[in-house]
Amino acid sequence: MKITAEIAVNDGTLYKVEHESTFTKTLMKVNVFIPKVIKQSEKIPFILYLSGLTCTPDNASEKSMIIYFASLKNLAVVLPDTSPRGAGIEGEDDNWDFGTGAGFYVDSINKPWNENYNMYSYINTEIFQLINDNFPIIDTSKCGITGHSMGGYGAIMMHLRNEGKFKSCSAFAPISNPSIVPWGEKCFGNYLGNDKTKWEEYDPCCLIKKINKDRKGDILIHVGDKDVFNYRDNQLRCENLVEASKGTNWEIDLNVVKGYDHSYYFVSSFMKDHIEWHYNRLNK
Ligand SMILES: N[C@@H](CCC(=O)N[C@@H](CSC=O)C(=O)NCC(=O)O)C(=O)O
Repeated sequence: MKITAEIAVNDGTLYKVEHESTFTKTLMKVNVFIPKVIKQSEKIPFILYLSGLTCTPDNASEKSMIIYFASLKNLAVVLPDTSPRGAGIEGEDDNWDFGTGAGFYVDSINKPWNENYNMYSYINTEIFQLINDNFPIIDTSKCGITGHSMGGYGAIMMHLRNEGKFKSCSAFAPISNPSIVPWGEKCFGNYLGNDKTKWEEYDPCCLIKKINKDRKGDILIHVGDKDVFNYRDNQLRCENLVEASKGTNWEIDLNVVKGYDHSYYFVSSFMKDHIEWHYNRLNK
């Protein structure tokens, strides 16, 4: 692992990191924010932020306000990339919503993507190892997960699939039912193939019904009523997750907020609520 920059921000430090990934077989970039630590003897919890289509680790670092609000609560923040880059696969750079910048947080099973596009294991395993090995101040057993759009879907899916791993979960404008919307159909079809039972393993609306029936949980969601990807393109379907949660022990706290779009102006406007949500659960 190499630290390529150390940037003073909000009373702490943002480390820009590069490392060779065993799961993507490419050089991966990650941003890690460490707040000003009062007691060096104490490890601190962290928020894992998964970004949306087209993003690098820098979009949310610069525009989401996550670093500002996390710093106020003494939380670290880890911001991974959204896909391998420069894998050398034909067509990987041809679309903004598939391939580079659009790993969709799955482990691909279809050729040629399965060699590199393994973002599920990269996030779920390798990011945790990277933090454990290089940032000992972070307590990796205390992780809250969140994200935006494709990353909001990734956060909910990771949380549902991994009982006990994440202590809290929230999402901004998540793609909540990816199996039935164009973004999900394109990525799942290419990465996972035509067998839709494989898609269900990553779809929050299918997972919430299938996982351990005794498991309880809550997920905070905000989405804007002026989000064109939602009301015009029907890509998000957050209400389907509320519907799917009925009859389970899961509470989906869905907030449709008036006047907001899909951008980082929307994300930053509700970041304070999301950090408080995580802080309260990480410190239980
Ligand atoms: N280029 C696209 C728009 C892409 C876009 O809006 N990406 C969102 C995430 S969408 C779902 O995952 C994003 O976070 N963009 C980065 C940013 O800094 O805003 C188009 O032309 O429509």
